[in-house]
Amino acid sequence: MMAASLNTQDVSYGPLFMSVIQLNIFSCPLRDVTASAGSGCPGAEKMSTMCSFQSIGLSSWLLEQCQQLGIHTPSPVQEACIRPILEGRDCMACAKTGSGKTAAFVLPILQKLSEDPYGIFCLVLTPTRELAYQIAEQFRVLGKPLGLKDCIVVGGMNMIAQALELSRKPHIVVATPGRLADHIRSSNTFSIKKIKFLVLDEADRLLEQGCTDFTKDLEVILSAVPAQRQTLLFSATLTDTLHELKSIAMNRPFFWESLSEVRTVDELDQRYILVPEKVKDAYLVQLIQKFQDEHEDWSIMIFTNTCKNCQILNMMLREFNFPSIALHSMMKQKQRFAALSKFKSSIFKILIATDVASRGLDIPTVQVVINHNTPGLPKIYIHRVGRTARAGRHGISITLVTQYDIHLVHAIEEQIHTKLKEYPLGEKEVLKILTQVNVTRRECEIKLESTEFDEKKEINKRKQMILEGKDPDLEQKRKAELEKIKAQKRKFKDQIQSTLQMKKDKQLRKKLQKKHQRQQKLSEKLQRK
Ligand SMILES: Nc1ncnc2c1ncn2[C@@H]1O[C@H](COP(=O)(O)OP(=O)(O)OP(=O)(O)O)[C@@H](O)[C@H]1O
Repeated sequence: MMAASLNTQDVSYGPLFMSVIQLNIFSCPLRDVTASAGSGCPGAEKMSTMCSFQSIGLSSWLLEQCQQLGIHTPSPVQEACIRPILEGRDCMACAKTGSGKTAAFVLPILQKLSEDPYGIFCLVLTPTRELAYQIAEQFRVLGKPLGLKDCIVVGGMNMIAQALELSRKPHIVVATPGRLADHIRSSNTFSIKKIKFLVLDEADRLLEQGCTDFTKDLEVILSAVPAQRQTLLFSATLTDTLHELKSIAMNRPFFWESLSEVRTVDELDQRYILVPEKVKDAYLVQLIQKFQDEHEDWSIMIFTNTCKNCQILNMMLREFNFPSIALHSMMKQKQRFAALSKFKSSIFKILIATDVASRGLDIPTVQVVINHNTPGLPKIYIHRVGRTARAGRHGISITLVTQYDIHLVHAIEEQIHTKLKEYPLGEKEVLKILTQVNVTRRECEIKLESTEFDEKKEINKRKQMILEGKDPDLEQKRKAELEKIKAQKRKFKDQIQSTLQMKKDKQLRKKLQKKHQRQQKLSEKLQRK
């Protein structure tokens, strides 16, 4: 039974809708298109359907490109969205992880580009740098016959080189919002005034006001793109957004979401292990040992909550001679790319990452996802476990759940409409290595402290700002000022509310007084009679 008492309202999409409305994402009137759902068969997210790419309007040169990549039949999201996009419609699509959303927008954009090639034709925004490179690669591979020119604009990389590339009018620009907004603010050597397509991949992440808030940067970008364009929004976790937008939008865009109630793929075996907090690392080591003993060619992704934890776990696993590598936002960008590419090419079989790697990354060799911490939000869980069991492959996810996380698991189960099953792992084996694991972890923590990891975090932040042409002190001031303004706004709002309340109370009192007077008069009359 799912916990009825759980309040899934925690997963609030409120600010996201505000962003959509405030930023006017769909700049031109949303087309009057009826919402569509799935491919007709419930739960259909698998790669094979009866439909062909030809029948949905793709040119033969693109079919050949798909064939070369082993893509023979459209997945449901591709089947549903490619034609409307080719017809010039705006599109919002919500389909499960690993279901081919990238090709669902790359293919029709390439076809349109081939009919009228110019630069800059399309702008794709995505929340992480690694994902930007992955998307650009898909454009490059599928668009090879066009001699496609693309440009990747992400933070942590050389800004001047990017500016030069942008000025050469690439056909496709794939960017993270922060860095692109910086270019727009600081340079007039390129223009996105004539783009035909604006794509927001992982759209809910881009629009939500989370720890990395893209709203300000999106405002800058959206004011630089033309009103006449096609806007495409994709994510595996748009469902709730879709429902609300359907009721909010006056002229509805083309919506698509799968009919499947379960929000994770069938091929994913979802497990949990209930562990006491203090024994968590020993369970992790034992789990990895088990997978390593049983499967030679498996890759494992481990997700954890902080950069520091990521670093410590990596050091610890290496002490146990596991082939692991870390990926988190405190690493230099070049190290991040190197770590990912070594993991992709199986030089390292284990990737320990923060949520910087939880969305979009497509690494077919990943068979196991381990959640070292239980994700606080169901949608984070959906994206993390979606790194395995992609494109019809099988995979397993194991979430380590402590006594404090049980309510989070219930919230996840309620959202994904499926129950996690317990994963059996011999407790005896775990107890045997417990002391050794805990001592090793402590040693790693001490080692890390001596490298002044926390101080580096602060320095890295400042360095990053300088690289992005920002003044760290000024930024700090700006942040403080923003906070002040927000606080003032809150105060102002409170004042208005209490004034309104006072007015209401006054009116109510007056009403009651009048009523009382009327009643008195009436009783006096009656007495006189
Ligand atoms: N029609 C298809 N048939 C077979 N494989 C496909 C098809 N379309 C895409 N793929 C492959 O499926 C894999 C997953 O695709 P993609 O990365 O686009 O998934 P996604 O839906 O964007 O997932 P996520 O939500 O995690 O970002 C890729 O390796 C891609 O090459």
